[in-house]
Amino acid sequence: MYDYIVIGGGSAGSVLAARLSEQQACRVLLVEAGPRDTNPYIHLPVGFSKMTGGPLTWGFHTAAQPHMNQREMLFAQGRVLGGSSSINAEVFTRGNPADYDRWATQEGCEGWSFADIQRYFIKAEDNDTFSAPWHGNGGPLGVSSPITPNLMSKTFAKACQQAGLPYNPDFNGEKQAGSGLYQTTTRHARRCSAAVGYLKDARKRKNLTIITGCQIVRLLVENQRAVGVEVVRNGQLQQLRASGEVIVSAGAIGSPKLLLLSGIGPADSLRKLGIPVVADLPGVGQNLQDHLGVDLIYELRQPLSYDKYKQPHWMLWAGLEYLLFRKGPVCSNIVEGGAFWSVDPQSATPDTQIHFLAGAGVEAGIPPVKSGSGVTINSYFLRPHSRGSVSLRTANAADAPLINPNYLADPRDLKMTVAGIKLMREIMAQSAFAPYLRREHMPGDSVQNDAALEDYIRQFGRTCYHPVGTCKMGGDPQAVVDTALRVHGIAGLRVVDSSVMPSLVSSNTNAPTIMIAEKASDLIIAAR
Ligand SMILES: Cc1cc2nc3c(=O)[nH]c(=O)nc-3n(C[C@H](O)[C@H](O)[C@H](O)COP(=O)(O)OP(=O)(O)OC[C@H]3O[C@@H](n4cnc5c(N)ncnc54)[C@H](O)[C@@H]3O)c2cc1C
Repeated sequence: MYDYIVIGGGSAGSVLAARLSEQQACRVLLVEAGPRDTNPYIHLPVGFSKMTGGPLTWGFHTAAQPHMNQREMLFAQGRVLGGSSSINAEVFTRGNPADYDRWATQEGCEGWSFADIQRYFIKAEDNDTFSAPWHGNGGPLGVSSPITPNLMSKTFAKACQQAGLPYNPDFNGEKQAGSGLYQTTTRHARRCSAAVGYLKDARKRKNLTIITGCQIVRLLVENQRAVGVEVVRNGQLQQLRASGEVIVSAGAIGSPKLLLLSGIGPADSLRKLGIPVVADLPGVGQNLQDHLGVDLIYELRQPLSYDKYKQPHWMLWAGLEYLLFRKGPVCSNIVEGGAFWSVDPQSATPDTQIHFLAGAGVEAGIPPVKSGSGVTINSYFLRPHSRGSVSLRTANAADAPLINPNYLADPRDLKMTVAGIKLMREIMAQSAFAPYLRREHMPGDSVQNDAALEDYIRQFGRTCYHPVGTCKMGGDPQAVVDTALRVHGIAGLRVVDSSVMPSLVSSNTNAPTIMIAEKASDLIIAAR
């Protein structure tokens, strides 16, 4: 018998397991479906490029997307200790303070304004460059400035300034707007996933048990109280019980899936699948939001980006440089350059985020350039209006759920994405890049007017891996959890992860998820 069972050892679950087990009297069980994080690619910052389509993901695809040429798009989510924080691009951003103020004042999430939550960002952080009042030092999550940024990334920062986007040394400081180089969730040139940051020491505690390679198939609910979980281990169905709370941290796809399998969700759809209804919560799996990214790829005149390190002799050189000096390409997440900017002058805070990758064909599904040396720039509209859903295809836990992000269902999202492409092209057309670029490889010079750009987005747009909102926090009928992240109508059950965000934050989502889990840990301990 455990006090707490945490389901999913990802960004949120790792934080919870570590913080709850700091209480010596608490017996905590963390259960992760994927393997331990022993794959060496996880820990080398550059390894991100090898993992977006690989065996450490769930292998999901979206449902055919009606506004994206009916494509079933790759949809990577981590399935390994550390979850998506073990395979992500390590870009460290915390959203805009206005996002959290919107949650608190317009979306029914009292207690989650920026003033309320900023201390949890700071508590989590161990920044190697910045300090108070905007940053933390000494926390579990290592955050570092780039060690040896590529010449093309520095050129990007210059080109942004030439295009009128001022240099911003810290996107997580007083001002988000501007351009520069991202900090990453790394420490001493190694990835700092949530598992590395939070579990490395915690796992030695006697009161914390971590089981990997074990998928929870159902929550056990008795008399409207969560009392444990059901798992299949060694081919056998087993029950594990909790006397305190069960905490679902299976991510924005895994958490609604597990609630639905357990009879917690829209009653009609559950009945259609023959699942007995435990709580009729219409919002479970609804309100799915994601950042839809679009990439422009450029061919270089010379082998100046990281692409050259795909050749064996350069790879060997990079490996030696890393082993001997902890420098060079292996230290890089490749996604080095960044910008936050408004393409709509009416936007009060930046509405578009840009990533610059000093390489081409870095992520699964994105083509490289033929000559072998390129760079990639991508952008997304930060606060999309389209809403999708996660639902069950069958009542079998082994089957993938139906993921329908419903990209571009709202035409405003398409308009903003087109404007993002124009901004990226303006940056790439600056004189800083002139000596280096041979041509635009994708979409290419023939794609110019708005209609052609819209076609390009529909054909090549892709997830930027930030699904949120499918177990949203709030008090309205669609809300799944309250502001203490307790599931409405079921005692002893919380959801704590990216799925509880009522709306997307204006940045990448790892640090915001870690912040949510830091705050949740305090709420859970206070309720003991
Ligand atoms: C390829 C990629 C790149 C990204 N790049 C960035 C970036 O550069 N910067 C950034 O800030 N964010 C990035 N993100 C997003 C960020 O990593 C996620 O928002 C964040 O990790 C979500 O945390 P989570 O705890 O909600 O879910 P996850 O970290 O995904 O954790 C969920 C965990 O639950 C496990 N699980 C699911 N179902 C079950 C079950 N039934 N039983 C047991 N375990 C289960 C999963 O295997 C997984 O380990 C990226 C994500 C991806 C996938």
